[in-house]
Amino acid sequence: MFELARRTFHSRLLVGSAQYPSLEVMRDAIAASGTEVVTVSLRRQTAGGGSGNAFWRALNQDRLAVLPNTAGCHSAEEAIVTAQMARELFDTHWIKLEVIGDDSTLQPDPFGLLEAARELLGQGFEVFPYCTDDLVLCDRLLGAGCRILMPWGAPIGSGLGIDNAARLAELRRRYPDITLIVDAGIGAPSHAARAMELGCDAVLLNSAIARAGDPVAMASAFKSAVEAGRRGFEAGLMPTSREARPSTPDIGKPFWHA
Ligand SMILES: CC(=O)[C@@H](O)[C@H](O)COP(=O)(O)O
Repeated sequence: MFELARRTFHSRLLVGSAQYPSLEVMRDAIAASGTEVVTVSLRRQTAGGGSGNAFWRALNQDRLAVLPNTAGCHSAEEAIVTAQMARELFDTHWIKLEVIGDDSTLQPDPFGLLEAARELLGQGFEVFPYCTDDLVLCDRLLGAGCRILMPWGAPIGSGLGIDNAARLAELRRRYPDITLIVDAGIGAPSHAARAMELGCDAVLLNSAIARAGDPVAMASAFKSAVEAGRRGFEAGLMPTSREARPSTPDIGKPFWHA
């Protein structure tokens, strides 16, 4: 069981709803992933508009929690207005807060993010901030009242995986009680397993499933990887060392004499 913003879920995999080759593939991939939380961009997918009705039917909202996001926003003001509209349209106070600061890396703007987070927390939102792994920024976001951190593993859509394992581990060590979700940059199931082995509570990804050769099969692979990574973390990974240590220390001695 996994507690997220005072709600209980079984799956630790959160999935995006963009870039799928078709709505049918999106629906089947989301089902195969086992996810219970799907993030939706207000700016790309307004409820009831354009392909909206078919989109919402495909999403199966009875089973899924919708996490609206402010993808595409480049300032605190823009993100705040987008979040307010999302609250009206989707009837949820959850918001995945994205304020992009650099267009080539899609790196979040830490200053705009913090400003928007403060304002939205004051307005009663549950803020899921898409951030870098910068310790000072994360500390400020928590100080502002965030209870969830969503640091990237690598730039959005890059598929590079966990480029910052030491810093994610440090965030986990410093803040054992906050909800830590790796958001962005995951390219392969092994990357998701790695994030979970580091002690992250969950993983959010989109491109690696939507842009896979077979998104439905890939979604199922990610489901298994997240579960395996979590089980590995809970089992307690062995300490690592640069020095070899024989796995059979006393070769030649029968084990009952060891
Ligand atoms: C869908 C969404 O919210 C993305 O902005 C998110 O950050 C996932 O990134 P990837 O596409 O790299 O998985």
